[in-house]
Amino acid sequence: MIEVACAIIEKDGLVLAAQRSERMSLPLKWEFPGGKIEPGETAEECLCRELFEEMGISVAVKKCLPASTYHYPKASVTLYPFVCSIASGEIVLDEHAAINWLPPEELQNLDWAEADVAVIESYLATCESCSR
Ligand SMILES: Nc1nc2c([nH]c(=O)n2[C@H]2C[C@H](O)[C@@H](COP(=O)(O)OP(=O)(O)OP(=O)(O)O)O2)c(=O)[nH]1
Repeated sequence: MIEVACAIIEKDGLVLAAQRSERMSLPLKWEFPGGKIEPGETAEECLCRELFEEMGISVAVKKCLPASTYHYPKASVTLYPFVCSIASGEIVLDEHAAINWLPPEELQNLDWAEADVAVIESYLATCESCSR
């Protein structure tokens, strides 16, 4: 079981999606930036560390969404999603192939890592700026 903290970053009514690089597992799939929770670390501590390492930004957590587990053929991944804003820094891509800022209702048009599909549904069900 892999435990992963990930950030649903909102800015000006848009949401950040990040594309995994060809070198990563799940190549070129879209995801919410974040990474594996290390021993002794809380999900939120992990989130802050990963976002700084991967993108050079500090994030402020606005809301936690329910954890969501997906069983890939090789491993099960539990995502701990946090709705966030950028507190400081400008995004510099270190690991990802690309990023995209999208209105919430367009998130589902991307080719997401399968584990993220349920997280997006849960986000859309709660998000205040969504039209549905
Ligand atoms: N960060 C992140 N990982 C996700 C998401 N959805 C999803 O299935 N994952 C998976 C991909 C990876 O197997 C794992 C996260 O690990 P990671 O972000 O440290 O990825 P990684 O490239 O270091 O993983 P690996 O190649 O070393 O196995 O969770 C998501 O939205 N964000």
